[in-house]
Amino acid sequence: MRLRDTIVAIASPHGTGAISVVRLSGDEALQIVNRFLNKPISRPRYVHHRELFDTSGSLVDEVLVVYYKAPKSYTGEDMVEIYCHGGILVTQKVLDVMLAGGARLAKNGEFTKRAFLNGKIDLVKAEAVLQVIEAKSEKALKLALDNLKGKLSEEIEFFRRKLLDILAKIEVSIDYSDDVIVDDSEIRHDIVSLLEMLRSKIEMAGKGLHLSTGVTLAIVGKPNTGKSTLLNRLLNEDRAIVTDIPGTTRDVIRGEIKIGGVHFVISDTAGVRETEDVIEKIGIERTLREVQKSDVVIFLLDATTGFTEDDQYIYELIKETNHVVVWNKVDLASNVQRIGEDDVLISAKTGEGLRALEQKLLEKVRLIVEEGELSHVTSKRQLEYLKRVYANISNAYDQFKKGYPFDVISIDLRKALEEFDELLGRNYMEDLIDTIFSNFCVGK
Ligand SMILES: Nc1nc2c(c(=O)[nH]1)N(C=O)[C@@H](CNc1ccc(C(=O)N[C@@H](CCC(=O)O)C(=O)O)cc1)CN2
Ligand SMILES: Nc1nc2c(ncn2[C@@H]2O[C@H](COP(=O)(O)OP(=O)(O)OP(=O)(O)O)[C@@H](O)[C@H]2O)c(=O)[nH]1
Ligand SMILES: [K+]
Ligand SMILES: [Mg+2]
Repeated sequence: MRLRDTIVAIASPHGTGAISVVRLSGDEALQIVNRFLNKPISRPRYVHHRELFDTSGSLVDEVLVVYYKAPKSYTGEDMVEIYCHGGILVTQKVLDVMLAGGARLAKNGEFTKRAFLNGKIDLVKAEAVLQVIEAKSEKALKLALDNLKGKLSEEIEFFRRKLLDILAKIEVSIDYSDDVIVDDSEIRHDIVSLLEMLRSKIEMAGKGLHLSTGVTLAIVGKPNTGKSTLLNRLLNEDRAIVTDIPGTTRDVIRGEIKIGGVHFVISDTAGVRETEDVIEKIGIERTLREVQKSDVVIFLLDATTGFTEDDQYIYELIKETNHVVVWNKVDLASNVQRIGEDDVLISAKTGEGLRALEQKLLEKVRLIVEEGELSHVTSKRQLEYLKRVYANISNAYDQFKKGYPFDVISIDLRKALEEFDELLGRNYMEDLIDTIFSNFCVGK
């Protein structure tokens, strides 16, 4: 067994609570903790009631302590968890005692990294741990928990198996080309069907990512239509500056809310119009970029002005996007020229029509959300690897169609196999692993 230093961290949220958890992992975890208890513990997976003292023998706290004996622990190493009272000072003292006893402060995600390095979880599951913690909607949480149980890992394993079968058939025909007659049409069929499965996975995956990150919504319109007022109304908060001066908002302003269980990331943008103002111009460029990035766009019109030339200009820019046409300020006027059949009428000021708008938004993102649920791809990294796998197999298939020899074709298929392994973290590179785990909080 490898001897690694013993790490320690506060595993519970920082701040005052009823109980805090301080945990240690490593060969010396038990020995370090026992030094400071009124009576040492040794029985694994048992809750011990103890007193904990500091290096000078003063009582720090009355605690509960659990020992997890390697390899039956979260990290696969010897671990100890200390449950102390949840005060900031008490918790910090417990941590300090462990540091004084020889443990080292854990880095972000180091416990989970060790679980991965010790083969307790694969990389996709490690990502799922982070996503369980960060889940902002019921659906994102469910996906993350599914993946923690191995849902996506199993699917990847299934695709990988199919690829292995194809490679095996090809290798056999390379090695025993004199004795074995390979059925080209069978290999062709296998490759095509694998490519098809991967393609549909990748297509859905693009949508699945929105579940983890939230659905993005941009509010755009000419100056003074009430975009910032609407943002504030949706967030129920005074986030953006509202004035009656056109061109008030210059930068993109974001806020997050949940509508009907769906997590939205909303951006209020600079009003779009022809302008010579340099700063405003930059703001408008940012608006347009925001439109490109968004899953759904609110095109906000002003019922006091009607549909103007500026509106026409903006409409040309957004009409191909997934958008909702919204007429604002209906409390003041009803100069509404419906553009489509489902224009929504609201007053951001009084709140009239807001429920209908929320329903319309949910309708517009339903596909994204539903298909996303099916995919279980929850990170850009996972999607990136699936795309690379697809590209390699697709190359191999092109060569196959051109009648290249099998030993050439197998090169790209092997590359795809390696991509699968990296996706699961089998062939991991140190840098990649560090990037993934550094997103965790200390103690995880
Ligand atoms: N107190 C506490 N609660 C926690 C955790 C923890 O580390 N400590 N977890 C941490 O994130 C999560 C639970 N995940 C865990 C996963 C595996 C093992 C574990 O001991 N696995 C052993 C034994 C399996 C068994 O016998 O059931 C193993 O895999 O060998 C513990 C917690 C959430 N709640
Ligand atoms: N009566 C009424 N006034 C509104 C409504 N919505 C916004 N306003 C007013 O319209 C003016 C402009 O509102 P903003 O929210 O700043 O408009 P904006 O689209 O963000 O403007 P820019 O950032 O300058 O592009 C303010 O005086 C608001 O109080 C509404 O529904 N009814
Ligand atoms: K304004
Ligand atoms: Mg504004």
